Amino acid sequence: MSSPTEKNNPAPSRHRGPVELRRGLAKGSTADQHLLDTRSPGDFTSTDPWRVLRIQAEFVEGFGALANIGPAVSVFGSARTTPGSAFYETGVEVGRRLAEAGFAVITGGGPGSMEAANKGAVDGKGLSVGLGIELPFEQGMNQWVDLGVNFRYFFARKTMFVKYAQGFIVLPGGLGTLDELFEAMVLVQTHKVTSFPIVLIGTEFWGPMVNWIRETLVADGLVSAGDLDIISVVDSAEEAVQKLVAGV
Ligand SMILES: CC(C)=CCNc1ncnc2c1ncn2[C@@H]1O[C@H](COP(=O)(O)O)[C@@H](O)[C@H]1O
Repeated sequence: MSSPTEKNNPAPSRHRGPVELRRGLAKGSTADQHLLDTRSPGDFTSTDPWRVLRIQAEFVEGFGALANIGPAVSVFGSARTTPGSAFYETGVEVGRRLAEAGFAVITGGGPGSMEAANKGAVDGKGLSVGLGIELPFEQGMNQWVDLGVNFRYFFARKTMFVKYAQGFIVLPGGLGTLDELFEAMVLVQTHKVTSFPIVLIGTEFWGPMVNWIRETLVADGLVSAGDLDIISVVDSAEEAVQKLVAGV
């Protein structure tokens, strides 16, 4: 209940769009004043509402750039593999075989296995796509990306990997690769995406993780045994692309 004094003399209020501010919060300038006052500091670009617009712009630009790429496969894998290493060369073969099978190849646009898959896509005369991410240690898009889109936000970029791909191929990698793999698995597990193939290359590399999921997570009832069917593990680029094509 408001006191008689408050009724007669209500606390000053101010509207900022749908937000109403009272008492101490009502002080300050209007939105127009902020916008038009050239002397006000320019740090509004680091405010959350401004970020929302930037995030929105990332989705709009990503959707616009990728809408017409046709059938595509996202390839994930380590940023650290080097040319000549077995993992890198497998990445090149994956990209080439996907391109020859008619798929655009989408990667994170960075170095290592991403670069390898993009190179393979170019060798195979396919469309080579890179979804780059702005990082504190700037690397730039690898030289084999023909259609590149740069993102500030991992979550906007991750949406593109899923939205424009018919399946995923995952080469050995570190935290970034695991993050992308588990996100994909959860999206299939929770039926957020229509089931699509997720093929891991390297039984020696992925075997211990798969065993841990089976022997600990399934055994403890934390995931169901059927959830393991979401992924297939193979040992070569050829098998990976065959599995993927069979599964799409
Ligand atoms: C050498 C280095 C760390 C470069 C970072 N440059 C990057 N550029 C683009 N995507 C990246 C980068 N690092 C991680 N990622 C993302 O995370 C995955 C690789 O991370 P990781 O190396 O497995 O953990 C890639 O599939 C990619 O989508």
